[in-house]
Amino acid sequence: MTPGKKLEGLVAATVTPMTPDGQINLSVIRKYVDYLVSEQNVKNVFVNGTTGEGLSLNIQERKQLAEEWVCQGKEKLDHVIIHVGALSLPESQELARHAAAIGASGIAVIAPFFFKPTNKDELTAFLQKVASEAPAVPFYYYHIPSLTGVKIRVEELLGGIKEQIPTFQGVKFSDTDLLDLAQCINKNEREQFAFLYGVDEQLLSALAIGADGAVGSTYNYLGQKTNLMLQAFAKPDLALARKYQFLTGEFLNFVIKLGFGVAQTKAVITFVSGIPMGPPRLPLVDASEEFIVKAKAKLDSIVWPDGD
Ligand SMILES: CC(=O)N[C@H](C=O)[C@@H](O)[C@H](O)[C@H](O)CO
Ligand SMILES: CC(=O)C(=O)O
Repeated sequence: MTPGKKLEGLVAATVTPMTPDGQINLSVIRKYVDYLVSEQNVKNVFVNGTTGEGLSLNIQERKQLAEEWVCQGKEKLDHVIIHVGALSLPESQELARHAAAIGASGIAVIAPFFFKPTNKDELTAFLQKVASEAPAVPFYYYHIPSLTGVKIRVEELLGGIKEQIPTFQGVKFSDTDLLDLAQCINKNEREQFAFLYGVDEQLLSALAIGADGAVGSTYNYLGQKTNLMLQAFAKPDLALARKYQFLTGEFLNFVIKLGFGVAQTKAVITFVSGIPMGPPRLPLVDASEEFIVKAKAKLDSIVWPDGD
């Protein structure tokens, strides 16, 4: 891993590989790392988040996964970010201490979502209590209001955040409110925070407004194509960048209509990578055979600008 390097570019939100009987399957993580680096050109991972079913795992499993990713990623990945959010503050603190002890390159926390913080101060207090357990580890707030129901605007949260949380380093912004994102970027230029966008379907719009990169589930299998979109955007060749966004969007639009979530993401990564990611954990249920056949046919049918 590369300490101190600003988080930018693509970050794969990893799935948690499971055996057919529902145990976490650490044995394929080494292959998973190699696949991301060599096939997708993705060198950052976000572990135990939404896509990783982090909130459906127990503390022991979360620690084992974090350790395996840090260990396997040591020579090969730039950043291994561990999501340590939990409903219980002491559990979240324990995971933060653990992530620090094993040498994770960053930690991230979602807002607690059963008893919810109702304003910026309550949310900041919770985040601060977790972040301070890992005082040398970059801290990221994970904003995903569609799942947490916590709609406190990030622009508001960031006001004065560095004084409360000295390790604060950025936001994983998984929301479609680009006005909020734009104001965050506009107001925090000096702070050098990293803004990573989390709605893969519309990453290009977020890049236009100044996002530094993206964290998402689709970079597990569309990472290489999305990297070409980032390159086109940087050039800039907007027509080409749009073409990539339209095509990744065409796939996502198709699967979203069929019903698309973590179970389906596991199935897609399995057929693209050849690494068995296994079933999801209840309450999620496995993707249907019909979904897999249709999704694969759709992905195979796309003609990319690079001729692939
Ligand atoms: C709700 C959710 O899981 N969002 C992911 C990350 O934030 C995204 O990567 C989506 O999976 C992706 O944009 C496809 O809809
Ligand atoms: C999608 C995402 O970033 C997560 O799985 O947490």
